[in-house]
Amino acid sequence: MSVSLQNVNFHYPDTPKNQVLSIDKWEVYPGEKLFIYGPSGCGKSTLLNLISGILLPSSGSINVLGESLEAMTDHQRNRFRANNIGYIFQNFNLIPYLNSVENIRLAHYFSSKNKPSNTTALVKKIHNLLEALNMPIESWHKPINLLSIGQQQRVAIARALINNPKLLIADEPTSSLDPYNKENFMRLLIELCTTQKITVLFVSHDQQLNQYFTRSAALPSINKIVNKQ
Ligand SMILES: Nc1ncnc2c1ncn2[C@@H]1O[C@H](COP(=O)(O)OP(=O)(O)OP(=O)(O)O)[C@@H](O)[C@H]1O
Repeated sequence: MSVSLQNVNFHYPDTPKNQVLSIDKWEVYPGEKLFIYGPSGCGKSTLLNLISGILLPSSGSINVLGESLEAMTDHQRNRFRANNIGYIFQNFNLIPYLNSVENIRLAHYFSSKNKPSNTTALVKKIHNLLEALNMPIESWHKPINLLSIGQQQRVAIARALINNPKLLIADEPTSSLDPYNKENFMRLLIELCTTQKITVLFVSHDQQLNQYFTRSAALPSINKIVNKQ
């Protein structure tokens, strides 16, 4: 199983009365590409943050790629995430004054499974990824803040895939994209994840994106908490 949740309950520490998630059992199989949707405030980002170990459940257990997240120290969880999970954020979270290659190298640097790193091989791997994503060569060494949104999204995909993750998590990555860029982004992302057999958890409000996935799940249908927002 790629992801398995058992009796998971979650509330944010500062708001104990606002129970956000209560999930009895939920599983994602290796290689699945799962589309998760649901209304604003139903807990989609919270669920992704629990699965990536950024948050810990108030009770229950979360198992990712055969490892129990709650059995790890904070340090071990951070390492586990860097080594095994690729993350694409809504606004990409790239470092604006670094260029594409440098942004991707940084993600490589934070993964312990890559050391000692062979710089030539790494740069070649980054170039291969940027090429696979149809990133124009003249943009590779420009600071991120000089790239178009469409180019930034490609760098975000490359950064998420540089450590050969087994699991890719994407939280509303298409929300700022026009229809053309959205379609390109989805096509490239799904193509690369299929080739590399990466399990995908993808959250969006946009139900048209459902067509790219092997399964879809409405979060309210697996969560016992009825959100009042
Ligand atoms: N840091 C926080 N502290 C307290 N409550 C929070 C925090 N972050 C989110 N919440 C609450 O948790 C609930 C779920 O939020 P979450 O961001 O997971 O929803 P979402 O489905 O991703 O929403 P959206 O689609 O609008 O991004 C909401 O009631 C929200 O107000």
